[in-house]
Amino acid sequence: MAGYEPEPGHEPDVAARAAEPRAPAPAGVGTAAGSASQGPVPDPGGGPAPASSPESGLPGGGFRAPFPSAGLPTVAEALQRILAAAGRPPLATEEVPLAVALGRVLAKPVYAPEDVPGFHRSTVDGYAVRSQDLRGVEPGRPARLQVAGRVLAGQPAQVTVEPGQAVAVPTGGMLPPGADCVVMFEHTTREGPWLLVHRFAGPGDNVIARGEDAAAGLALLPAGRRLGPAELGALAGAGVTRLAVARGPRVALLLTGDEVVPPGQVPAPGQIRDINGVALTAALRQDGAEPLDPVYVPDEPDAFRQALGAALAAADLVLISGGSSVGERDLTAELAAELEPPGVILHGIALKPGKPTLFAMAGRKPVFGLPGNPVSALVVYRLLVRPLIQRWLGLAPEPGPGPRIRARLETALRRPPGREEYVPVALIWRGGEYGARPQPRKSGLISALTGAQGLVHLPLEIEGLPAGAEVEVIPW
Ligand SMILES: Nc1nc2c(c(=O)[nH]1)N[C@H]1C(S)=C(S)[C@@H](COP(=O)(O)OP(=O)(O)OC[C@H]3O[C@@H](n4cnc5c(N)ncnc54)[C@H](O)[C@@H]3O)O[C@H]1N2
Ligand code: MOO
Repeated sequence: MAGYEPEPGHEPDVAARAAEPRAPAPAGVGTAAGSASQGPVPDPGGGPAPASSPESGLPGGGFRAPFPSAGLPTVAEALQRILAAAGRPPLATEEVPLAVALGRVLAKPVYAPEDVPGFHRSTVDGYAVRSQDLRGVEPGRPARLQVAGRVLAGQPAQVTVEPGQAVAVPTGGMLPPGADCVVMFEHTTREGPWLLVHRFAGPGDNVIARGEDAAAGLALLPAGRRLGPAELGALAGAGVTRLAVARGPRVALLLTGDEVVPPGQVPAPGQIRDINGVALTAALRQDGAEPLDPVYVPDEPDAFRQALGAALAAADLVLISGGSSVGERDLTAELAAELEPPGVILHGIALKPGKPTLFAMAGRKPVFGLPGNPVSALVVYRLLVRPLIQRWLGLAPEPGPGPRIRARLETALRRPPGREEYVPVALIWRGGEYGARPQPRKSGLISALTGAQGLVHLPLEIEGLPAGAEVEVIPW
């Protein structure tokens, strides 16, 4: 995109690059240790707007008003405002066969149409008996029973266990009438026609009762449950093979930036291949949304306006990648200001990476302006877009903050002034605990996320964390 200037006093690495784009990085810069050693820079308190920089020597030096250095919403505030504004649209449901239901979210509760299992089953290879016949059994005082026959796997039991009798039964075999428990084969011996039982078993021992897994007519799975392997297995076991699931929201993806070309195209000098289109499409798929084909939009207002209109007509939700900052050609905010009311809900979050994020509602359709830097785009997606998609899918909310991985920070982290930060970390097993190794904190480097298993959160109220601090990693 067109050149930008660093916020005064912020982003010393960006400042260095803007002033001397081709200068080699000084030793240490760009490493996790190098970034970590940069102390917080005093907040300039929203000093003067950067001039439209003839002194920067960069072409096309006009800038928009910069983000204020204070008063931007936190991630939690932004999320609250986004969810409140977006509401819950009447997303359609659709019926899908079990075979393709992995990852989908149930739109309605599923009731078990039948008892699972449909009959009492043995959980061991052994003998079905009447527990009353085992009264007083202890080592050295076995019960002596008569073997009356056997049950075969997959067949109905043909014999009844009368008092004083036992019937051989395989694991998973039907408990024959009369028996109320099973003794394991290893706890018995044969003596001619007699079976000696050496260990006591009480009613129900080594048996799964009819309806114990699922009882006919009762809820098998609630609405809002995401279908994973166990849920699919439970549905299969109950004979439920078609399911009403939430239809994922259709999401339009606009990739802005004259420098961005599709991944299959050879970039001309000054151009780069698109990363965000592919990465965000994948994230959307993973989360159960229906991404439409990415659309590449030039930094030209009319073309952008037209693409945005088409996206709003085709989709339930629009993601715009890039152009949300304050550069001359950063058109997202300008065009978002033209949207149907209520329009722009927020622009700018006290977050790193992701400060220039924009959120608007075009009537009932949410529009996100995600920063163009790939790490920023994916982190903001993870923190703000995914929760909205989950809400729309009707997914049951996580209890509490969600799963966390406990780890020990390998190098110190300083928080940038005025912004909370989410730092990608790789987890390294250190025999007994995980080490959390911060990845490079440059949001233009997608490689910072490729080896990361999660994010460490540096909230606004702490200045940073020392090496060795115990941290909770948000799984990526
Ligand atoms: N004066 C200021 N400049 C900048 C600020 C600021 O507060 N004041 N914020 C910086 C931050 S933080 C970010 S993040 C970026 C975000 O800018 P935009 O959202 O306008 O995004 P672009 O300028 O279009 O792109 C940023 C960067 O990402 C590259 N990019 C864009 N799209 C893609 C894509 N699909 N795949 C891969 N890479 C992409 C683009 O070429 C730029 O390098 O603004 C800072 N500036
Ligand atoms: O801090 Mo920017 O938001 O690189 O992402």
